[in-house]
Order: sequence, then structure tokens, then C-alpha cells
Amino acid sequence: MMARALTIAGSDSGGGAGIQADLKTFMAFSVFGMSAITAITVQNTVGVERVQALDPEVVGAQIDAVTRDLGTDAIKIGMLFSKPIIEVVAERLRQWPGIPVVLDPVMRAKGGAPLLDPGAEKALRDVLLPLATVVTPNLPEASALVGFPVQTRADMQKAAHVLENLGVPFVLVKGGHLADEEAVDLLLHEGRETWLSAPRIETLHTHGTGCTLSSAIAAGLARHDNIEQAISTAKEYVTQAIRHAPGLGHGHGPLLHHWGQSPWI
Ligand SMILES: Nc1ncnc2c1ncn2[C@@H]1O[C@H](COP(=O)(O)OP(=O)(O)OP(=O)(O)O)[C@@H](O)[C@H]1O
Ligand SMILES: Cc1ncc(COP(=O)(O)O)c(N)n1
Repeated sequence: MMARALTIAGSDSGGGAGIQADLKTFMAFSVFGMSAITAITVQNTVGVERVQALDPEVVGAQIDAVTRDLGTDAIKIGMLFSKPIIEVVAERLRQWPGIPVVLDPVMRAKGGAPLLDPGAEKALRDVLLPLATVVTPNLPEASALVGFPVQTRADMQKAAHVLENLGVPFVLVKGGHLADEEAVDLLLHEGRETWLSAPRIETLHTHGTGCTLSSAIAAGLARHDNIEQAISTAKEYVTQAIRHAPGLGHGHGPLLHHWGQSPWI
């Protein structure tokens, strides 16, 4: 049977991040993609102009409709926006304890626009984190979750251990925001640290990198790949997606959702 993946995330009208990036990524991995939309963002490569959250009950109903009928092999979680939405999503995850969950704890867009109510960060940590198989915070998200600044490789190691102790089997702290020549992410599993490194590409076009990485991991899990292998393949996918970005828009442009060279060049 074709592998299936569900993304629970916000819509990006610009097509570069959120639900749109997730579905394009699933497709690149030949995984059948489904969605439960949490919020509509009025967004392009320049920034977020407006956010309209959905009624939490409608978020829950989308998850129910999909799981009841099509079923899913993995779940990716992105922008959740509010505490009531976090609670509804957590309640649904508890009904499906065998399905692997990749949690991208989205808090802000690249330009700084809030995508999560700051009052909901505690619920994200206390309610949702223990239900995740893999969590993929960037540096500011890791700081918010652990309560101390995460700015260096040593901080990443410290933060990863705190998050593992909160009950997440695979912690991937992303180092895209490090002042480093390499784009390095730290994977922590059962106390073992692995640095995943790729050359840092000099580019403006990094909109949706976090969404793409987490949905590529979810696609691998949906295909029953080994989790560490799925994470390293996802890192390769995001690196080449940045390298071949189509250069669209007037701000931080979207990535290429395709393996290898762009078919449009
Ligand atoms: N310029 C770059 N070149 C290569 N890889 C990058 C680059 N920027 C980010 N990455 C990689 O992309 C992935 C996403 O990382 P990042 O830390 O930027 O998180 P993020 O959630 O996308 O942050 P943001 O909210 O700023 O988009 C990571 O694997 C990171 O190492
Ligand atoms: C709807 C939505 N979700 C998430 C992000 C974060 O994007 P990134 O992947 O660059 O961290 C975004 N800008 N918009």
C-alpha cells in the first residue's frame, strides 16, 4: 500500500512553508499527503500580513475525518497557533499511540511574526512534547522550550539532553541560525549525539526550511525507514532543496520540492 502522511499545520498562501511545503515534500518522497489546517496565514516571501486561526473543533474534525477513512502512517505537526488547538491535537494523538509523530515546534516566521501565542509555549512543552517521536526545534525554539539561551554548539548539546529528558526519543536541534560555516544539526537518541553537517549555502532563499526538513522526516517514517536514516535523508533533501531554490518572490524565496536539479532550469 502507498505510504500515507498527515500534516497538522498552518497554510502559507505563498506556498513556501506550512501545509504547502509539507504536501510538496510528501509528494517528492512518493508519500500520499493529507492535511489538517490549524490557521490561515496571509503570507508571501516578504512576510506574514495576517493570521486567522481555525476553530479548534474544526482542526480536530479534520484529523478525525482523515484518520477514520484514509488512515496515516506518520504525522507531522507544524504551526499550532494557540493552546486550545494544542490541546485538541494532543487529545487526538493520544488516540493513535502507534503512529510516529514529528513535531516542529513552530513559534515565529523568519521575519519575526508570531505563529504561536507566547502563552501557549508551556502547553507545547508539557502537553505535546511527550507525545512526539521526533522534535525539531531551531535555536530560538529550543531556548523557549528549555528556558536558557541556545546559541552555540555546546548550548545545543545541553538543550538536546533537557528535551530528551522531557520524553522525546529523537531530538534534532537545528543549527541553521548558528554563526557557523556549516549548517549543523544535532541529533540525540538514547544519550548518543550525532552531528549532521552540510555546507552552509549563501542564499536568501530559506523560506520553509524547517517545514521541509520535518515533513521529509515524516515521509521517511511513513515509509517505515529507520528513524536515524530518515533524519539524515531529510537533511540531504533540505540541503539540495535550498541549493536549487527557484529564486521566486521579493524576499526569502521558497525551496525546490524535487529531488535533484530543477526541471525548470
Ligand atoms: N543556508 C543554509 N544552507 C544549508 N542548510 C541550511 C541553511 N539554513 C538552514 N539550513 C538547514 O535547514 C534546516 C532548517 O534549519 P533552521 O535552523 O534554519 O530552522 P527553521 O525552523 O527553518 O528556522 P526559520 O524559522 O528561521 O526558517 C536545518 O537542517 C539547517 O541546518
Ligand atoms: C504557515 C507557516 N508555518 C511555518 C512557518 C515557518 O517556516 P520555516 O519552515 O521557514 O521555519 C511559516 N512561515 N508559515
